[in-house]
Amino acid sequence: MEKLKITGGHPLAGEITISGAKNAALPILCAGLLTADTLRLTNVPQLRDVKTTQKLLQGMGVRVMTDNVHEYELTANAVTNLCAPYDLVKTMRASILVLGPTLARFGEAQVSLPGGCAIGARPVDQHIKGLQAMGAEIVIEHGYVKAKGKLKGARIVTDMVTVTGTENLLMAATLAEGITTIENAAREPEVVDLAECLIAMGAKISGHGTDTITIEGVKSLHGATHSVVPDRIETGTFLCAAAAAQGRVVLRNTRANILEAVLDKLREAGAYIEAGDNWIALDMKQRPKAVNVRTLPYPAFPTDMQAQFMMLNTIAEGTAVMTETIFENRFMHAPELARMGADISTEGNTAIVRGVEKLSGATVMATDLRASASLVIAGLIAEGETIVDRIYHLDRGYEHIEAKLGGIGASIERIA
Ligand SMILES: CC(=O)N[C@H]1[C@@H](OP(=O)(O)OP(=O)(O)OC[C@H]2O[C@@H](n3ccc(=O)[nH]c3=O)[C@H](O)[C@@H]2O)O[C@H](CO)[C@@H](O)[C@@H]1O
Ligand SMILES: C=C(OP(=O)(O)O)C(=O)O
Repeated sequence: MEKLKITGGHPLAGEITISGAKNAALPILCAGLLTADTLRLTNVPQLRDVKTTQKLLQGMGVRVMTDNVHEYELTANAVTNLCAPYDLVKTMRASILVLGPTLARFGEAQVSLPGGCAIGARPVDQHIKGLQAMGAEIVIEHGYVKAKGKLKGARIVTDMVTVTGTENLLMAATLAEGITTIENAAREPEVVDLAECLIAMGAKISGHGTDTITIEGVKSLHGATHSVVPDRIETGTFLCAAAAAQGRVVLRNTRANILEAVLDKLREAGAYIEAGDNWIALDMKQRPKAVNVRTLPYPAFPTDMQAQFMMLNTIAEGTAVMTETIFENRFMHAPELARMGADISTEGNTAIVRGVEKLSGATVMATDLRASASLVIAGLIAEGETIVDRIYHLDRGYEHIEAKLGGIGASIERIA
């Protein structure tokens, strides 16, 4: 199993180009199922989850052409299989995103239930309830969601803000007969990016980016070209790395207006941040100050940045209170950070992080994607050598992380 070997203490300075967002690319690739024409995508990140989605779509009969760098062409004109099998869904929960578009276009779909993962139970009841409100007949049988029926527009109010839930219902509604409103909709930039791609494909959508999205169903969608929005979580991760190392970075191909809550917290921690149309620069000249964090749906502070900020707080001046309100088990990095010398106590969904002067390198185990990222950052600033084990989690969501960090001065290599 591959690991990352990191030697801490190297100054971090330089430029990194940010990739397209995993969480936008995945639903947008699934949107290719909504039309028989070709959907052309650029700025698609090279990630394990993208490859899994490619495999899933190809298994359904979608023709996928790619330059194996950042461009994809999807043509779903010969879909023969309306099923997302357990083998693929178990490696990537986002596979549930084929449910809405497949059902809407073909009147039938079967998707293995994703089940939970390390960070929480993660049910998909809201996806199912929303599709039922649109007239789908759904049964859960042998671990699969089996859905059929012709979809009709409906008023849907989700019980909580759900990102992939909103995306599944949004895609389904584009081909439903009549008008659908999704209330309590997710406002994440990735939902907006999906809506913009769907509009380019001929969908009639308004209100994306607010908590009420209105969709007027159309008979069919057509081909389009779309560039995936930059990854705000990758952006935030590298900003945290530079802040922790008291370094200076310029991140290209990214946008400040999709991660304002994160930038505000970095400023509060003492970082100097400047931004232009497609770049963000961070300069940190001092030991970070502890910052309290409470995770909430967008535009508030994202749960996908909680682990990286916990790492920052471990070496900050002062004590931080961190509250995770989205997932019930998202502090698994805390005991691993503690093995590197961090002082963290957790109770329920709250963590108290007392800043220490320094961390020391250790062998640590990644448990999920963002936990892995926090351990990598910890390794960059710790004294001595850190080995991060189980980095397959990292490869799900960070494109060439060791090359990108190596490019700004980190000593980091992949070992067997
Ligand atoms: C591929 C993708 O985009 N993943 C992101 C997406 O995950 P994902 O879309 O799975 O997360 P949700 O927004 O759906 O989850 C939010 C909360 O709602 C609960 N819930 C959700 C749906 C449902 O039917 N029932 C239910 O109870 C979840 O358990 C969780 O407590 O948003 C999360 C929250 O920003 C991010 O951490 C993930 O990176
Ligand atoms: C939790 C995440 O992803 P997923 O929903 O794909 O598990 C994440 O990107 O941090």
